[in-house]
This record gives sequence, structure tokens and C-alpha cells, in this order.
Amino acid sequence: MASLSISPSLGISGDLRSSEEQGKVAFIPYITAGDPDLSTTSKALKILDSCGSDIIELGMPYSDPLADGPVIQAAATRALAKGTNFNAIISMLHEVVPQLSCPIALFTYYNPILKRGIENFISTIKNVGVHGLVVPDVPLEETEILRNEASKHHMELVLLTTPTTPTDRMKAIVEASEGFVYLATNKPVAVGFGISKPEHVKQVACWGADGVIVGSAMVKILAEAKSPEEGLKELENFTKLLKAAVP
Ligand SMILES: O=P(O)(O)OC[C@@H](O)[C@@H](O)c1c[nH]c2ccccc12
Repeated sequence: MASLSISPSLGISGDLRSSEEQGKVAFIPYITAGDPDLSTTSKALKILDSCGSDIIELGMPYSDPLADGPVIQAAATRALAKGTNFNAIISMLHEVVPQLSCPIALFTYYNPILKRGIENFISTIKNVGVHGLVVPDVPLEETEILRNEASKHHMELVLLTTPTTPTDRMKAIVEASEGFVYLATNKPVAVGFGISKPEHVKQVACWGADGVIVGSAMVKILAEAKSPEEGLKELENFTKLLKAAVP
């Protein structure tokens, strides 16, 4: 199966646009940093990359992960219990990002960003090669400062819409979002939530999505494996299976 010509230098939107131009659908896995531990996360990132992922979403564990589903919430709780913190994630990324060919989008919440200072947070993640930032709990009205700082550092800020978002608000979110939009627009649309099988990947691609996001199913594999090694092996097989279902 042909893969996308992707370069980390294109960034999140560049990657999705290049997939779109090639008539391909981007494959976007999500994993939580530090579950079961950061060394496994580092290996998992390399596996996801080498299996043809087009963008990888990396979740920073947070104590009040209100936008995440139960599987990812539980992963965050375990990762925090293991002592996973911002600095350790940054050191891990510093080492692994240069070895990856696809861009990384970091998922976090607004509070950890505010705690470090918006500018400091964004320049730190930019320095280790992160391309995009997803902050699901920032109300649209408050995204401006975050967006200004992000654009100063050429960091793409990804916003979210849901099926219950009113149309006007959805339009405003689409206007303000960079990189891609979670679910409406001439910007690339990446569809996620509940995708765990090759059939789902095919279905979403048939609907015309530009990207397919798979989160909980990936997180579950690493969480339920008998050992980190087995988890990584299963993650590799699963990623190849899903990636092969992308038309
Ligand atoms: O887990 P699922 O059903 O595969 O869906 C992806 C989703 O979890 C992932 O994109 C995600 C992780 N954290 C989030 C926070 C908000 C919105 C989306 C997310």
C-alpha cells in the first residue's frame, strides 16, 4: 500500500493537505504519555511512526481530564500515579522526536499551560519538535492569547467541534482552528471517537474525512497487555491492520 509523502517540516495542516491532494486519508493514532511508562511511550511513538501514521497525537496525563473518554482517563490516572510529569515528557520527546518522520500533536488541558505560562509552555514544546497543540477545554472566546503565542512559535492550535455545537459557533471554531478541525469546513477534517476496527476506518474514509483518529483502542492495547513488550508488539500489529484499511 502506498503511503503518504509526509515530512515533519510540513506540520499538521501541511500533512493533511498533502494527504488530501494525494486523495488519501491520514491515519492519526493517539496514545497517552507515561502509560505504562515513558520508555514504552517512546518505543510506541517509533512503532506508530514506522507503521505509517501521518500524525501522532500524544496525550499529556492530567488529573481532571474532562474531555477524555473513560479509557483515556484511566490511562492518565495510571500515568500520573507512575510519576509522569511535564519535564519527563519533554526529555522523552527531546530524544525521540528527531527519530520520527511524522509530526506530533500534543494533547493537554488549559491549566497545565497556564501553570507554566503560555509562552514558556509553547516555546518548550516547540523546542523539542512538537508541531501542534490540542487544548480541548479552552472556550473559543479565550483562545486568542493562546493562538497568538502559538502562531509566534509556528505551533498549530487544533480546536474541537462536536455534533451538538451550534452551527454559528461551529463556524467560528472552524475559522479559529489551525491544523485540522475535529469534525465541518474547507480545512481538513479529522474524524475520531469510537474508531477501533478496520471497517470503521473504511467507513469514515468513505464519508470523505481527511483523517481518521484512533485513540482508546490504542491506549487499551498498551494498558491491557501482559507486559510492555507484548503491548508494543500488539500495537504494531493493530496499527498495521488499521493503516491497511485506509483507502
Ligand atoms: O478514543 P477514541 O474513541 O478513539 O477517540 C479519539 C479521542 O479519544 C482522541 O482524539 C482524544 C484524546 N483526548 C481527547 C480530548 C478531546 C477530544 C478528543 C480526544
